Amino acid sequence: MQIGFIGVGNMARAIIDGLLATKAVAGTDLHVHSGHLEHYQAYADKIGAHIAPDNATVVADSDVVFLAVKPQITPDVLTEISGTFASRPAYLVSMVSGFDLAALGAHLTASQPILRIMPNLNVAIAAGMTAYAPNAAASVDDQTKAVIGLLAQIGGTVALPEADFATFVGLAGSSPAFVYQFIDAMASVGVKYGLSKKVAVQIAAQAVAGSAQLVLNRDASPADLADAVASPGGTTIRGMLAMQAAGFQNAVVAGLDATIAMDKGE
Ligand SMILES: NC(=O)C1=CN([C@@H]2O[C@H](COP(=O)(O)OP(=O)(O)OC[C@H]3O[C@@H](n4cnc5c(N)ncnc54)[C@H](OP(=O)(O)O)[C@@H]3O)[C@@H](O)[C@H]2O)C=CC1
Ligand SMILES: O=C(O)[C@@H]1CCC=N1
Repeated sequence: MQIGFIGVGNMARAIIDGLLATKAVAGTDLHVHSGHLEHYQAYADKIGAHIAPDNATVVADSDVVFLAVKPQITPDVLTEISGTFASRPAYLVSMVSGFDLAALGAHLTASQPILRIMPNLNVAIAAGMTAYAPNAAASVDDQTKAVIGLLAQIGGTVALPEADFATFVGLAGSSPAFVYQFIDAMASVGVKYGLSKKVAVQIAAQAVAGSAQLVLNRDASPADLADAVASPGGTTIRGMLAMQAAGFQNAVVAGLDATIAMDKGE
């Protein structure tokens, strides 16, 4: 399968890195084009991808095309590639946030298969979480199974109605940044008490990674696991109550609410 990427920024590279690391694809199967050659030439050369002279050539040379550009320029890019899509059977996968199947399809023919996805950055190490929704043409297309199979190699996947994509952005698309912020805040406290930043980040990140893994591995709720950590009269419950008093839950809810509202265009 020849795979194209229009836009070779943070998210495209995370998907490519994950697919290459799991050997799901070879670099020579990739066809890429992005905004400025000087921003992605070294990366494309390193992975052995074909650099296409323009976005339409990516479509012409690929069986599956990932659209990985910012929402603001998506209409222009779709206009640029719509003619090539109309003339050959390439499959479109869009990760553009806030851009639904109807908005994507408005630029393409009715028979164009489109899979809307919302991945997160952790696909780079095959630990991502990706939501997907096919349009009518894609739901009867064998390529859909193949593409979902590729995505499953770089993390968890979930079929979601488009109406739930904004919620997913809060919980998974954007949330790695929230977790990094949390890890950085924890590490700052390590520095406050004399650890080097590097050691503090390592300790905090491993604690967060292990805690998430335990939630996934055990048939117990996060609240039950917190109870298992918090000894009566101990250090943990004192810290948990102080965090709650300082507005921990309110901060998390406000952050996700703001993310979800923006993705909904509110
Ligand atoms: N980052 C994330 O964690 C996630 C991002 N997304 C979505 O993925 C999409 C890409 O985001 P992200 O990778 O973070 O953004 P980046 O800014 O890192 O990447 C966007 C890429 O698009 C390129 N580009 C600009 N103009 C054109 C053009 N006319 N034709 C082709 N490529 C062009 C840019 O090139 P140059 O810089 O050289 O101009 C850049 O490489 C967005 O729609 C975002 O909502 C979804 C889930 C998670
Ligand atoms: O910040 C953004 O707009 C994108 C969407 C999900 C993650 N990054």
